[in-house]
Amino acid sequence: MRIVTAEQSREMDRVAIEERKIPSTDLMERAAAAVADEVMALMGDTPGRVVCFCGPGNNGGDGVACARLLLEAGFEVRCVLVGSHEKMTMDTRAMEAKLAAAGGKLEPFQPDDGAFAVWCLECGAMVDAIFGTGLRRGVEGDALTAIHMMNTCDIPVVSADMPSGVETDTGRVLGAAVEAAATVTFTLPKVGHFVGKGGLHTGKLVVADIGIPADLVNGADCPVCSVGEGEVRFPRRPLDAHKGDFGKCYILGGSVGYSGAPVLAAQAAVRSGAGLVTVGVPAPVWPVAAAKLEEAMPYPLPAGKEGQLSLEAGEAVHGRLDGCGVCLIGPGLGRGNGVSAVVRQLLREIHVPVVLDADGINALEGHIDVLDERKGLHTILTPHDGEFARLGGDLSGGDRLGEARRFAMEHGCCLVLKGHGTITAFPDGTAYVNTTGNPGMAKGGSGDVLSGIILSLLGQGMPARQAVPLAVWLHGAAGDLCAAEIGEYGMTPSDLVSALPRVIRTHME
Ligand SMILES: NC(=O)C1=CN([C@@H]2O[C@H](COP(=O)(O)OP(=O)(O)OC[C@H]3O[C@@H](n4cnc5c(N)ncnc54)[C@H](O)[C@@H]3O)[C@@H](O)[C@H]2O)[C@H](O)CC1
Ligand SMILES: [K+]
Repeated sequence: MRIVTAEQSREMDRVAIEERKIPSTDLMERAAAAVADEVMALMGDTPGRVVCFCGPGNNGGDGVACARLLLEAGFEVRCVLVGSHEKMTMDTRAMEAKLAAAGGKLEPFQPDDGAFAVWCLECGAMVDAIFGTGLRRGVEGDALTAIHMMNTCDIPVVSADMPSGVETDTGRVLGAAVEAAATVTFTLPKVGHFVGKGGLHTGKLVVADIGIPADLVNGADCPVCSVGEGEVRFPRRPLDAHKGDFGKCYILGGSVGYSGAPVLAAQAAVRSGAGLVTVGVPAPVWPVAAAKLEEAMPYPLPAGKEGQLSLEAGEAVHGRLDGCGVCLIGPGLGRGNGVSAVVRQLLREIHVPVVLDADGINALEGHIDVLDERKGLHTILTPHDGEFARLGGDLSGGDRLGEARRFAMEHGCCLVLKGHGTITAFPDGTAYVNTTGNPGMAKGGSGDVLSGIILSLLGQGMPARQAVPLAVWLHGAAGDLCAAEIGEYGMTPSDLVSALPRVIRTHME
């Protein structure tokens, strides 16, 4: 699904209103109806008590119109203005008049009104229409109070367009933000619904069609998107296929104490459909890998006394790597100087696509030039925040998407910045935001599984632009299946591997 920025949303709005002559209040009424529908669904279509917190902008207008619709549907509604009446937009004033005509009232929000606070405690739901795509700066004053009130009442909140306090284009929380049970956005989702803290505040995301003409929606240039359910494809295999048709993959990883990482990566690669997977591990780790791996082919490499690859390993890698079409370097490799030097030398010598994870990424610390020398060759990095920071990534500003895209463009690589709402950024500035996954995946080994899936789909011939976002999606979808069947506490990365075939089968063409 394509994802738009605040500016793109405003531009679609403007063209629809000014050029296609669609009345802005029609758009607002449809937006309000979508929010009201979600409130009614939340309350089981049983009229009850609802409070609407409305800002002075058009987001507030959505809320005032929603209050009227709920009133007309038999709900007991109070609608409060959080902000100055003078700053109300024309459309929001029009909605205030319609609310009054329906017997309702837009009253000023009184933070110290205890009776109002008590009244709210009996609500079945709350509507958050304080800020939408127009949020410009940190939330303060009455808006801050209202947000805290919604977050502490233990009553489900339905946010209009954005959870108030979440910055549309980055997902940053500006001071404080509503923790929505559901967010009803309009036309297309926004970055802030998935990325950064915004992904934690959005709740269930509903994307409502409010009548923006399809050509405007489809014409929007969206450099950022998510892998939509309908876009997940695993083509059926030709009847006369053989194992060589589905990729010859190479994994370099493992060290004493970290023998499981390359094993998980290899198992994930096989379970995602790779035909042949060779695994180079330091000699002391080889018996463990050989005992655990049946389909993949582990073999021993020269190792130093600390159980990590030695400098001589580089030559031995080429012996088996040269016949492979794609390579993963890093799972469990360790960070000894010798290992990192071997990794950097291999990166200079290998000309097939390389997936770099964990200690493969750490080998670039202070040597980012090695990555830059691979511009034009496919290099896919899969760091978590700490590894990204060691590469020079700066997440201090909170703009994960912007920073991931900057890094990918600057270094000519594909960057998978893992976390809630994992971002896959490409050298041309386009990016995907992932919408699958859950906290049950926050366990050692989960990243090894992801790197194995990416390796596998690349090895099977999928272009990186398709393979990497799809692998991230598949990894999260397998995690969601495990969470549903086993629970977030007990699920393991090995369970993720076992779940992969069932998720893939569900999406076979
Ligand atoms: N895009 C569409 O198709 C439609 C969108 N609608 C809704 O309109 C809002 C956007 O409305 P806008 O008036 O531009 O801004 P907001 O209402 O989001 O912002 C409120 C207002 O508040 C001021 N402001 C910004 N930050 C702060 C702050 N921290 N403290 C105080 N005040 C602040 C700023 O000046 C804004 O004007 C969109 O989200 C939709 O909900 C249409 O209703 C339907 C079609
Ligand atoms: K809102």
